[in-house]
Amino acid sequence: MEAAAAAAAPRPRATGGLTASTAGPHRACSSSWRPRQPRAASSFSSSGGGPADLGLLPRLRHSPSSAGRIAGGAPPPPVRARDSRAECAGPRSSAGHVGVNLEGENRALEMSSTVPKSSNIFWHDCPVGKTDRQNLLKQKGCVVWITGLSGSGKSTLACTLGRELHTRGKLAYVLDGDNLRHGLNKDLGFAAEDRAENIRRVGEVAKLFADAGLVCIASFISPYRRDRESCRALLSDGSFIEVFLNMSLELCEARDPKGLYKLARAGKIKGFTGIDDPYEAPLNCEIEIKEVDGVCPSPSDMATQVITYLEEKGFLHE
Ligand SMILES: Nc1ncnc2c1ncn2[C@@H]1O[C@H](COP(=O)(O)OS(=O)(=O)O)[C@@H](OP(=O)(O)O)[C@H]1O
Ligand SMILES: Nc1ncnc2c1ncn2[C@@H]1O[C@H](COP(=O)(O)OP(=O)(O)O)[C@@H](O)[C@H]1O
Repeated sequence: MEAAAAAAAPRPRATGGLTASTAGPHRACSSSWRPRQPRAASSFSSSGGGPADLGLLPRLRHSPSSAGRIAGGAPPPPVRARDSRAECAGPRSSAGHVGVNLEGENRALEMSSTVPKSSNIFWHDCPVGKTDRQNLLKQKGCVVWITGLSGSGKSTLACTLGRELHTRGKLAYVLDGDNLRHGLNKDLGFAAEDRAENIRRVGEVAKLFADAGLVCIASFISPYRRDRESCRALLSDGSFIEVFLNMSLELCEARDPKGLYKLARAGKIKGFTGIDDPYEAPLNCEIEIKEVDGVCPSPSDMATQVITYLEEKGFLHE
């Protein structure tokens, strides 16, 4: 196995007691309309409705050399869902970001290319809010974030889940890596900073879909933990559901439906995830799906596992 993929994937940990995010959603509008004064961007606080909520804080650049890269690992039970991420969240700063110092972020804000270029911008509230939309749809908006190696089954799970939700009368929308790279993200490649920007944009789009009341299914390799955590921090408590398709490199490479692993092995694609680019496995995902003895659960079984989680957490309520 290659160096980039050699270390066993760290197992999700339970460290107790912390909420998924303190960066709450932008406050929903009441259903009775009254004019509001627009708020200047500078008036937002870091505890809610602030730059972090609006996705304006950049992520710090990080080295992809950190630990936690994927390998197959010993065969545990095939599918495992966490009761609650609140039981296993990692340490957070006062700004609600995992392991990120707000002062450091602000410094990065001045330096990073993701600094907002516009000034004199205002947030406008609308009379119909997220709660109104959720009541209309009889469901709760959330983001199901599927991460894993190329060939691990992300798109398959996303489509199966989307179809199953549709059959049940629930509104869902799939954001898929390959598809978004044909449009919104067609200016991005696979260098670390391009992948980070890819995931940042997708996180913002997914947040909008969740705010619209949909079950947004995001299917991206999203190899860097920090980028996934930044997306998580955009969502309110519990509504970012990370699904880790923990399939071994061997299985993914054997599938190789697009022939990309073959090209990467031949040196014709550089920086391919799992071959010569890292994948940082989640430490605290809500749902982990694993293969057993080289066999992975069927797409239908995987989708059922996610649906069960969504039902238990009240996202599909009547
Ligand atoms: N270098 C390299 N590394 C990984 N993947 C590559 C690469 N080059 C092209 N592809 C194809 O791009 C798809 C992954 O796009 P994503 O947007 O999900 O990638 S990322 O999250 O920004 O890492 C991925 O799709 P999936 O196989 O569905 O994962 C590949 O088809
Ligand atoms: N649960 C599964 N069981 C068997 N084969 C699967 C399963 N999920 C996906 N596949 C197959 O594996 C290949 C890669 O799946 P895909 O969804 O395209 O992965 P990804 O989007 O992660 O690259 C496809 O040929 C697909 O049919």
